Amino acid sequence: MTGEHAALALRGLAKRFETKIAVRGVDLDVPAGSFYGLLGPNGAGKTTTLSMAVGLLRPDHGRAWVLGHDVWGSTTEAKRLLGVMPDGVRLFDRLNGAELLAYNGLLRGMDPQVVDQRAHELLDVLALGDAGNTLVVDYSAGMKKKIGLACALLHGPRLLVLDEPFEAVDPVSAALIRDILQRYVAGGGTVIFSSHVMEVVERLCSHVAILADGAIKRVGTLAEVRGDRSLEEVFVEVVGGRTATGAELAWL
Ligand SMILES: Nc1ncnc2c1ncn2[C@@H]1O[C@H](COP(=O)(O)OP(=O)(O)OP(=O)(O)O)[C@@H](O)[C@H]1O
Repeated sequence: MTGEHAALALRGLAKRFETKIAVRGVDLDVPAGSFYGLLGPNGAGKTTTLSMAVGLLRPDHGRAWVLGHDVWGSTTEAKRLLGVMPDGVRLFDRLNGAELLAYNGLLRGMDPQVVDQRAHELLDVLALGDAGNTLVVDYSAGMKKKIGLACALLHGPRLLVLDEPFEAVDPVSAALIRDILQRYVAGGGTVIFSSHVMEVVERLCSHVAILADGAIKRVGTLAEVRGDRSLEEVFVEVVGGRTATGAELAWL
């Protein structure tokens, strides 16, 4: 076993899409109990990396372990410990929220009574209870994020992997999601999430990795990565500063 002490361990993960190298050999250890932010600009390879880490996308090279369980070898055990909220909506969206949670619970072989009780609690806490019979396809973008988080939490995972959980979420819902995740980590869970939003990462995270052009450029605790600067300054330096100023658009 590798990464025995890490909630998530990645070694040499790599992926190419035809001529485009999306991820070029990512190593990462996400300590158990950490709140980990994976920062990177558009197209850096965050979604590709997280998809390979959780078993949604087969890497060309490299391996991933969830609490010591090989994601591609001991798949069932790894997936039992793992809650995933993928980017975009890969939900069965012709169901209402309660039906979607019930379906997820049954797919995981959970006791229907437990699923029913947890689904009610999750829908209430995430302020989705009032959506009643509204189909998930008709949810707003923020509501879709919240039902995605509920699906990820339903089976009580030890590690949550969330792709852009705060994207398109209003400030009230964002605060709610932050509270839930903070409680989850305080209770012994581990979270890794991707984001472009420095403030969220700075406020929440104990650890940060900055990914650019498919490779990890900086990694460590928030204090180590930030030093005596703001995270944004470090990010801009790592990713490459602005080259255009906007002044080029003279016709505007
Ligand atoms: N299925 C695919 N086919 C071809 N190219 C892809 C595919 N998925 C991703 N890519 C390319 O791989 C690179 C990394 O994409 P990825 O979605 O992982 O980045 P990201 O950091 O999540 O970006 P964003 O913040 O914009 O969501 C991009 O150049 C993207 O165009």
